Amino acid sequence: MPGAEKLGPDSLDGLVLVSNPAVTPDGRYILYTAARVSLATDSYESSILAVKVDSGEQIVLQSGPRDSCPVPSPDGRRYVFARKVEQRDRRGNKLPGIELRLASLDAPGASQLIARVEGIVSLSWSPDSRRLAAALPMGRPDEDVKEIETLPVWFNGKGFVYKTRIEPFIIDVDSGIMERIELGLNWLQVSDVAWSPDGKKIAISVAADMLRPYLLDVYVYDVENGEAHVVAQGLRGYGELAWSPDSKLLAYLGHRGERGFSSHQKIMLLNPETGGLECLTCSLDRNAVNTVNSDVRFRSCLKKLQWTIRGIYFLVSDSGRVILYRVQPGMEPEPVLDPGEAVVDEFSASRDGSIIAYTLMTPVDPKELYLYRGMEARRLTRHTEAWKRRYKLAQPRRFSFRASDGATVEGWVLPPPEGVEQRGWVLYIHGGPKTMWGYGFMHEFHVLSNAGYTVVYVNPRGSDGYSEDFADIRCRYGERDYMDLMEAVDYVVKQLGLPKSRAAVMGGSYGGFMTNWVIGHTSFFRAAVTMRGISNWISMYGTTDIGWYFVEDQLCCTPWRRSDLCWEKSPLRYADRIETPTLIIHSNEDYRCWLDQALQLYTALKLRGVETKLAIFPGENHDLSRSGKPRHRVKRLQLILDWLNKHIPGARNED
Ligand SMILES: CC(=O)N[C@@H](C)C(=O)N[C@@H](C)C(=O)O
Repeated sequence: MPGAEKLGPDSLDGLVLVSNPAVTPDGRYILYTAARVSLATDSYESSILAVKVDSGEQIVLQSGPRDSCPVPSPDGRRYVFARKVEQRDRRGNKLPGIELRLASLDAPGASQLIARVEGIVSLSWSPDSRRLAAALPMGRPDEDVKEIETLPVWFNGKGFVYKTRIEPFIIDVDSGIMERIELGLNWLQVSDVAWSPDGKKIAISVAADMLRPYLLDVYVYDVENGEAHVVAQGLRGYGELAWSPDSKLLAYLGHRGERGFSSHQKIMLLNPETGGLECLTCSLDRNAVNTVNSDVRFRSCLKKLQWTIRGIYFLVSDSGRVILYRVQPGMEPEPVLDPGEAVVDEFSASRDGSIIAYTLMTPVDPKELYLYRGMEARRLTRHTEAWKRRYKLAQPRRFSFRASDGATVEGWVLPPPEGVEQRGWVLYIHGGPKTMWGYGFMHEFHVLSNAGYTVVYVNPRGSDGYSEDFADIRCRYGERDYMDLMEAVDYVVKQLGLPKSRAAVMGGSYGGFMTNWVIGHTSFFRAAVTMRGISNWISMYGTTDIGWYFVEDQLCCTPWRRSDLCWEKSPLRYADRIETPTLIIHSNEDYRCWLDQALQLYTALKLRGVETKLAIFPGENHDLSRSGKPRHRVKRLQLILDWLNKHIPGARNED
């Protein structure tokens, strides 16, 4: 019977993650990646497929199992893609390895090696389809003792990066010959490269100040004479670039740091001749990127903004939804594709903007590929249909309430599916804090709901999807954000009737920080699960890969300047008040929130006699719940259910 199976932790097996829709510039084909989660091989088996836009015919271009990220050439005849390969140094240490390969759309399967690289940060074809501009990480750590004289030292998922410079190159795709673009910088981390439509220039955004790597400069490199000059300095944000169709102007995705790391990403118009900079999306007061949380994504290498003859396309996070927008210089931004209660997760537009390929998800539909043409949206793939038919998925309900300071706060409730008795409920706090819950698919939520737990997820102050002011909780962590969450708890108990003695709290990263904070400030919850969390801002400083400046920017302190503030805002400071049984889940290669964050909390709880358990996942990083080894993901979910079931036992009675 369809929908009869319980969606348990191992339901991850066989789920297909559709990603990276890339339309050929002529609009004839849409290339994409399909990655099947396999518990048997404990991997994501990824292949590259294409759909012919006119006939809908599906073609397997590369059958994998480790191929992804197709980037079609401007002439629409070829594409490059990434093949993950295993590399080891002489001591047997694992090294990141990617083969950049070239293939023809007419010859499925055949491909030619262009280069072996350690990663690909950005690629941009030359308009004649013969060369690529590329930003590539160069330089490996010492094999034995690490002798470090630079910053940053490490990065989540990559390991040691202290010798890594991300440099710009031009690659001849037929011969594989790579030529470095010289910018004359000693230290550099390129974030994006963009080849101009007239073929004459390559725009490069680059961090050049090792001690302030969040500052980006934009260079324009003259392909003919090999000279580069700076056209903008000291910008911030993602730093993605797109040329106007006439090759005169640049669109820049980022900001000027108006609210530090709480600033919205904006589309800025940059005139490389005059250095003039104009914000095209400030009137929106929304983040011009997709920040919705989901655990069914596979890596993507699409540009976040694209300039076609119809304007500059980009995604906007808005109240849990993600909408495709467009803006033209001198005009107001306008929504092009508003999916309603859904998320346009990634997109790619043909050269004339008449065809848009995108992936779409909803809270009950994992991602599939769609086509938007002539004001009509059409679904092109059904990779997840058979998987979905096996299970019963409940539909979440949105709610909003007026917080005690008058602001409107939004949240959702995902009950158990029909026929499953409610055992209790979970307040699930997202990370960031500048991300949002909303209409993204969360496999983990359905696992909880199928086990009888209603999932309550709220966007408190600090979240994305609203105004820049709403997202800005700098120097005030644990204040208004905490109040919003606890007021939401009050609302769901009083207005939605959730049983007050059957609640648990959980969250990851900033959500782990907030879980730790919550249990240090209230004993309302029967159980807590804190994951990849933060317990001590003093030891977070200088260890996290998101930069020492993150703590200073968000908490307004360093260990030697206002350390009292760092400590006041550290959950560990309140460990003597914690009574809630707490499961701590952490990865031993989490370079974002180091293992010490978990260990310090675990030790404190153990010494104080609070029931606790620490689960350390070997070989995993900060992204365990989203892209960890499938068997580890299943184990993690099982540990969470076991903890909840132990502390919220039996059927509901009181309340
Ligand atoms: C900016 C950032 O990465 N902050 C982390 C502490 C965090 O909360 N990350 C979130 C996005 C997560 O879920 O891992």
